[in-house]
Amino acid sequence: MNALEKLEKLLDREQFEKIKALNNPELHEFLAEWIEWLEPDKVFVCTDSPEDEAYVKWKALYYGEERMLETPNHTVHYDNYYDQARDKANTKLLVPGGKEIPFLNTKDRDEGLKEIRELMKGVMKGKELFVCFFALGPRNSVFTIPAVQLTDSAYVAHSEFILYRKGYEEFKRLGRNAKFFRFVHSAGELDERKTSKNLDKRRIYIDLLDDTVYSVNTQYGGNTIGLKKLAFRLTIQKAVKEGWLSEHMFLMRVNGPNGRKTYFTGAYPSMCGKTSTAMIPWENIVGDDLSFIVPVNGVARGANVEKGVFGIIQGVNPEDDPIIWKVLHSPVEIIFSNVLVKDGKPYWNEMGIEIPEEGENHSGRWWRGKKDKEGNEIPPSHKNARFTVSLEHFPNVDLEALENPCGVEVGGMIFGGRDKDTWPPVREAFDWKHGVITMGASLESETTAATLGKEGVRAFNPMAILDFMSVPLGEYIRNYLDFEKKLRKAPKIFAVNYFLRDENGNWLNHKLDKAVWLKWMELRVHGDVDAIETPIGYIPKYEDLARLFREVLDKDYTREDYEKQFTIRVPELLAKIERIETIYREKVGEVPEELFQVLEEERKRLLEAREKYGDYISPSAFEGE
Ligand SMILES: Nc1nc2c(ncn2[C@@H]2O[C@H](COP(=O)(O)OP(=O)(O)O)[C@@H](O)[C@H]2O)c(=O)[nH]1
Ligand SMILES: C=C(OP(=O)(O)O)C(=O)O
Ligand SMILES: [Mn+2]
Repeated sequence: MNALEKLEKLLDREQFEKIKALNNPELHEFLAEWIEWLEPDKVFVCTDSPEDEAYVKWKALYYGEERMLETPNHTVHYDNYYDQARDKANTKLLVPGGKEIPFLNTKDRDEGLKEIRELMKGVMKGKELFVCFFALGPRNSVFTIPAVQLTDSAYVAHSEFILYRKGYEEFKRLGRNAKFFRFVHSAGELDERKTSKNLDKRRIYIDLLDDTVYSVNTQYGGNTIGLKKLAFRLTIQKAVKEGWLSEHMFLMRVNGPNGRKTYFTGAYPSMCGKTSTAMIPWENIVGDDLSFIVPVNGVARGANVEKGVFGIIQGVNPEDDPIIWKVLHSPVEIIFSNVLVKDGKPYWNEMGIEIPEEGENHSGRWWRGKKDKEGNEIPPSHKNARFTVSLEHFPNVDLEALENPCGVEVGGMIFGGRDKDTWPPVREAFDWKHGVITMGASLESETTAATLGKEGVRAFNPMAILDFMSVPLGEYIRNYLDFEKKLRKAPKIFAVNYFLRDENGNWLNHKLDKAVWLKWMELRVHGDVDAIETPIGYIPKYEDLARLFREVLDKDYTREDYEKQFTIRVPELLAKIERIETIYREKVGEVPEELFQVLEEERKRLLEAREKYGDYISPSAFEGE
C-alpha cells in the first residue's frame, strides 16, 4: 500500500481530498507514517481558508485549552504550573553517534528517535490531530521555507495561525519540489485544567538530519510552537550551510531626518528587550523575534520569519508600552497565556493599575499570598506570561517591509543583553569583524524566567542565540565573519545595554531611553553625527544625546547621567575579555583565529587607556584624543 492509499484509509473523505491536492509524495509518506503512529481519533487538515482557521479556534475553546474573555476575540490559555518556560535540559539535538558538541545539548540520533517514538506511540488516542501548513518568511520569496505542523493542541495550531503566514497554497504551488520542515507535537495526557500532565516525560528532540522536530508532554509555546524556536534550530543549520544568517533578532524601521527609513535588526536573549525595542513609539516594527538576513546582490536584506508577536506581558503598562497596551485593550484576536483572570478580564504583574486580590491564574484558583509546593509566593501572573497577536493589528507595523518578498536593506545590527556593570548603554563597533567578535560573539546576559532554572546568573550567550544553536559555535562564527565578504557594504554593528545598575542596584536608565539610542544609531549609519573613539568602539558625544533626549523624549539629559552611564569600566571590561577568551579557547575549540586577535587588540587598547587614565574613565578623556 502506498502512502496515499494509507492516508485514504486514515482520513475522512473531505480531509483526504485536501491532502491529495498537494502533489508531494514525501509529504504523503510523512503524514501516513505519523498519523498511523499517533493514532488520533480524528484528523483535521487545515487549508488556508478562513473556515479552516475558524475551526481550529473553535476547537481550542471546545476542548477547553482556551477560554473566552470578556472582550470579543480575546481568549486565555494556561500551561501547567511547571511548564511555563523553555525546558533546556530536555531539548536535545539528535546527531549520529551522539557526538558531543561544546555548549550544545546533543543525543544519539537513533536512541533519541527511539525514545520519542515510544513516547508518542498512540499518544493521540481519544484526541483530534490538526495538520497545518505554514511558511517561514514572506511567501514565494528567497526567504520562504514551507513547514507542516502536526499537533493535538488546538491552542498550538491557533497560535501558529496568528504568528505565521499560511502555507497550504505554498505547498500546492511548490508541489513535489517543496523542501519542507516538519513538526510533530503532542501535549500528551491532560489534567482537569487541560494542561500537560506528564512533565517528567517532556521532550523536545530536534532531528537535524531530517529537518524534523518532535515535542511531547508540554504546551508552553517556546517548547511547542513548531515554527518559532523549534524551527529556529533547523534554520540556523540551513543558514550556516548556505551562507546567510538566521538570527534571534527583531527587525525594525528607525525613522531618520527628512523621512529617511533605516532598518535595524537586534539580537537580545529572551526577556531582554527585543519586543519592547521593536515596539517603541516613534519607530515602526517589522518583527520582534526572528529574522532571516540574506545577501542579495551585495546587500544584506532582512525579513521577519513570522507575522505575529508572542510577547512577554509582564511590565506592559500604558506609559512605557503605549502601543502594546492599546492593542491589548482592543477587540482584536489575542491569546493571553498564564495571566490572572477575574470576571473575564486579564491582569498581569506590573501593569500599572490595581490588580484583583484573587481570581484564576497559572496555578489554578489564586489569592494573594498563595504559595506553591516549594513554598514560594505565587505572583498574580507568571513572569513569562505572554500575549499572542498578529502584527497587522499594530498601528506601528511597517506592512510594506513585512510583506516585501525582497525584505529590506539592513542598515544596522544591534547586540545586547542583561549586563549590570560592564557595557555602556550604546556603542558602535569599529567595523564588521570588531562588532561580530567583541559584541556578538562576546555577548553575556543574566538568565531570565524565559527558561526553566535559576534567574539572574551571568551567562555566555553569543549572538543571544546559544539556547538555539545547532552547529558548532566556531562554524557559526566563521559564517558570520564570511558574511561580510558577500556584501558591498556591511551593516554597521552596535551593542546596547539597557540594564546597567548603580551600587544600590537601581537602573541607570529609563525604559524609554532606548528611543534615543536608536535615533543615535540611525544617524551613525549615515555618518550624520561624530562620535568618541574609545578602546571598545565609538560612543555618543554628550551634546548629541542631550539634543536627542530633548527632541525625542522632551527630557533633560544631564552630563552627570552621561558620565555615569558612559564611563569606560576598564576592570569589568578586561575581566569580560578574560572570560570570553577562556571560553573560546578552552571550551569551544575550533574557533577562527581572528577571534583571539581581535580580543587581544581590544585588551591592549584597554590596558593602554588604563595606564593613562585609570580604571574608570570618563568619556571626555577620549574626546580630546
Ligand atoms: N529595566 C529595563 N527593563 C526593560 C527594558 N526594556 C525591556 N525591559 C523588560 O524586559 C522584559 C522583557 O522584554 P521583552 O522586550 O519582552 O524581551 P524579549 O523576550 O527579548 O522580546 C520585560 O519585562 C520588559 O519590561 C529597559 O530598557 N529597562
Ligand atoms: C518565545 C521565546 O521568545 P522571546 O525571545 O521573546 O522570549 C522564547 O525564547 O521562548
Ligand atoms: Mn519577545
